[in-house]
Amino acid sequence: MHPPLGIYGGTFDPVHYGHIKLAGIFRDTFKLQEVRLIPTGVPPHRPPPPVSPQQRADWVAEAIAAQPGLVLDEREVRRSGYCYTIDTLRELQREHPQTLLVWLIGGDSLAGLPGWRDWQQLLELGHLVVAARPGFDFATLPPPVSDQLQKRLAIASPEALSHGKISVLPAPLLSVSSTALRQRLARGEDVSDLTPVAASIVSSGLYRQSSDPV
Ligand SMILES: Nc1ncnc2c1ncn2[C@@H]1O[C@H](COP(=O)(O)OP(=O)(O)OP(=O)(O)O)[C@@H](O)[C@H]1O
Ligand SMILES: O=C(O)c1ccc[n+]([C@@H]2O[C@H](COP(=O)([O-])O)[C@@H](O)[C@H]2O)c1
Repeated sequence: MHPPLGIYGGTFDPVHYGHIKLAGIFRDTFKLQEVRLIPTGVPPHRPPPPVSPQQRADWVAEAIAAQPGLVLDEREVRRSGYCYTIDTLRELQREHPQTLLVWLIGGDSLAGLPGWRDWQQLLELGHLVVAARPGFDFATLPPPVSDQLQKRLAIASPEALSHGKISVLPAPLLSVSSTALRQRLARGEDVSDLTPVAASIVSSGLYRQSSDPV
């Protein structure tokens, strides 16, 4: 087997320190040589962000430029139609047949997993790592998800990585969200404490008007 490959998909609308810190903790906890950040193109589960996939990906590239082992993967940016994680993981599996895929999501995403395409099959395609996002309570997981979590739970360590398992990252994470970032940008406030690419975002002029429901 080759070294395991870390996969971290997100809308990144836009990327923030919570994403970068989480990706680094993920890399270090599981001693991953490479973590691919995969910005979604057209998300199946939320309205398409007004900011283009390429622009969101460019900011991710800038944000991780100095971070060892974090790599941008633009496959979903180039995909036409909805971007389903099962397609992405299957594609990566075909490209790296000897490699265990270790994929990362936040606790809020885990709660919505039954709404994902082929979610039960997805759990078989690699080792899932869940980030205990601040404010998220695992006791609120819907029963089909908590059943899977109990059945598949493994400790968060490189030695425990295995197909079909799920680990929870215990590390403290940042409570920042893209929603909070967009809201502050719409109010014209400084966001340099929330994202490493504040200057690029502000100079683009994007997010000046809120697209979030009030
Ligand atoms: N601060 C954070 N701590 C832990 N996980 C996070 C954090 N921010 C985002 N995530 C997780 O990273 C993935 C991608 O997040 P996403 O790009 O949607 O950012 P977001 O901040 O949740 O955005 P939004 O506020 O627009 O929903 C999701 O699985 C999400 O749960
Ligand atoms: O495949 C699906 O059906 C699916 C449904 C919801 C979310 N996802 C993926 O989950 C990741 C996190 O989504 P989000 O909205 O929290 O940024 C991102 O890579 C999405 O493409 C995937």
